[in-house]
Amino acid sequence: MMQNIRIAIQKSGRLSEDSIDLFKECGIKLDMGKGRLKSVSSNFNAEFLFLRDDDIPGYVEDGVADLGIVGENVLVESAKKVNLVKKLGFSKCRLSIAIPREESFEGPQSLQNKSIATSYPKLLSKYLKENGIKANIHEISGSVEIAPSIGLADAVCDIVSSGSTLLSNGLKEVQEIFKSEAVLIGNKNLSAENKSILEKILFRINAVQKAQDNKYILLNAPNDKLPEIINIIAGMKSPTVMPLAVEGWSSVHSVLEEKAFWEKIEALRNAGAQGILVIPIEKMIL
Ligand SMILES: Nc1ncnc2c1ncn2[C@@H]1O[C@H](COP(=O)(O)OP(=O)(O)OP(=O)(O)O)[C@@H](O)[C@H]1O
Ligand SMILES: O=P(O)(O)OC[C@H]1O[C@H](OP(=O)(O)OP(=O)(O)O)[C@H](O)[C@@H]1O
Ligand SMILES: [Mg+2]
Repeated sequence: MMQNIRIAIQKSGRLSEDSIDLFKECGIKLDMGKGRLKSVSSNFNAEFLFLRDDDIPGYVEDGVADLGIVGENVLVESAKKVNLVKKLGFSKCRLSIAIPREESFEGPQSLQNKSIATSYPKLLSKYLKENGIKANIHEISGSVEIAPSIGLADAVCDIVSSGSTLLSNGLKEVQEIFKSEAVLIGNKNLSAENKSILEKILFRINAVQKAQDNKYILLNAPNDKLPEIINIIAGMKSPTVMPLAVEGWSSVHSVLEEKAFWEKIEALRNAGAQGILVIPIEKMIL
């Protein structure tokens, strides 16, 4: 019998839902019963551990878990020796320095001899060192944004996404020091068996991510406009072209990358395409 690969994901927080959804989209079932901290998949050689995110890099380094999902910020701050297997594209955020709204900032030197509250002392001291700044780092584990208003620190260094937490605490973002997203990490000494399970997982993640980055497109075009239209939407190999029941017209099917989407739609309309349908793709295997 094949062993199960052990995958650590965040129990509850900003990474949890997207981590669970990712495995579900990969067709890997995981039951998350209330209060359960471990779950064995019923259709894949995997066992899930639900943990605090800060503990995940350490567990993966020690081999208690084979794989894990964490924010890059937590991974780098932890300084644990694990492999960064794949960036996952969700939980995107940045680690930034923020100061009280009414104060001015003239670059890193404005932080000289100031006290800065953060949960990320390693990332912050690296930034300060690179900029030749001496500051007093005040480490706290949460609710960092409150620090200046209660006189605990002059500035903060914390996670920012929409910026609304800073805004509601009278702070402004003045310097981004690190960009982060969720990453899949792996133990450095995976067994051959676990390596082959990881390959299967990566194959599925790639198919899911590719599908999310692309759309299926169908359109009608007059035959004399086909060369121009085909040129705009090359697709995976080349578009499928089928005659319509009405003389002189064809139906063109292809795959479009999400990031160039609207430009291509405009170009297609200008080239004479009509009845354009755009459909999400569930999985995409190249
Ligand atoms: N506002 C946000 N938007 C997007 N991603 C975020 C945001 N806040 C945090 N993250 C990312 O999600 C990760 C987990 O954030 P969360 O706030 O759930 O952590 P936590 O409170 O430390 O959780 P835990 O209880 O597991 O220790 C962060 O390390 C960061 O990578
Ligand atoms: O820029 P924003 O969109 O406001 O997001 C930033 C906030 O999100 C995170 O906290 P979270 O809400 O996850 O709560 P936590 O402090 O309990 O982890 C982070 O620690 C910031 O406080
Ligand atoms: Mg945490």
